[in-house]
Amino acid sequence: MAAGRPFRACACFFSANIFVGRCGMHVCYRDERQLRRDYGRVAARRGGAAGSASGSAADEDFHVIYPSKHCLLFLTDKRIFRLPVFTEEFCQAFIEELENFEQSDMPKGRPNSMNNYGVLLNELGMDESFITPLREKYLRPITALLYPDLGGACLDSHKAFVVKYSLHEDLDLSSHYDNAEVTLNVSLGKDFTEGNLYFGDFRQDPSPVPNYIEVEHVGTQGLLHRGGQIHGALPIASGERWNLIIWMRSSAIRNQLCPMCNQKPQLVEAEGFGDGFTETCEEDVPETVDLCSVW
Ligand SMILES: O=C(O)CCC(=O)C(=O)O
Ligand SMILES: [Fe+2]
Repeated sequence: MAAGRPFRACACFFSANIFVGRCGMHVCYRDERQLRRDYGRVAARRGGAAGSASGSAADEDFHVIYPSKHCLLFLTDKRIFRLPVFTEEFCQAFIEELENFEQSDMPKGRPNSMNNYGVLLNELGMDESFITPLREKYLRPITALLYPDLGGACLDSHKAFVVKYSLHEDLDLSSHYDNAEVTLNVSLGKDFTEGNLYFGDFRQDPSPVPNYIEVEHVGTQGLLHRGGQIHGALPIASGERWNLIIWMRSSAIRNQLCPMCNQKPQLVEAEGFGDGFTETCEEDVPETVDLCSVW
């Protein structure tokens, strides 16, 4: 495992999968000519110009999560699971804390390149005290069982943020896959209507007929899904929707292949967990990765 090694990002962050909000599409960018050639027509149709892409708690607050027949929804072909995560009181207090931060004049980043509203939890110092223990103690035993092929037993970093939708802010989220091996999406509240999530195919196995399913939010509960499962969110019709998103990463898996550019990652320095990659020495790389020995 990556113990003690600094985390890195892949240089493709600056060229692959750049989200152009105006057209609701992702593009790869090498230079202006390539951009216009590859996307000019479709971007014009979708209402934008393809020259304008820009780069992009404590333990007692958690319900114990356990896989039982009654609390786990299993969408078999898509490997999506629903599970209880927080208490009602915790969700309320959490949103209040985030609203307080929103109203402060502290510097704030955007949660990711697609969501404009929400909070990056590392900016609130919540990684060490909250998200890392949640991932290591509660989620990893479950992901080890559900996603052994994606490094579910050795998810060793994350990017955690809360997304917020309201009528005068973001309403919906375009179709995408996450920069994660496994994602947890927890519905925190508040009151809202519509805004369901939808899930399509896994990015690596496109089927001839797109096969989308809609999944409703259930307050305090979470959905676990593969990061590569194509998904998005339908527009809300009223109220405010706040969801905690944890993109969980396995350096053992992504060091072999960056999920965003589908190539051997080109490591660049990064802060904190970076994008979950680590430097590997030649002798570290076994012929095959033994995913279970790491757990
Ligand atoms: O709107 C949501 O709940 C989903 C957000 C999401 O898919 C993401 O941020 O990666
Ligand atoms: Fe996502």
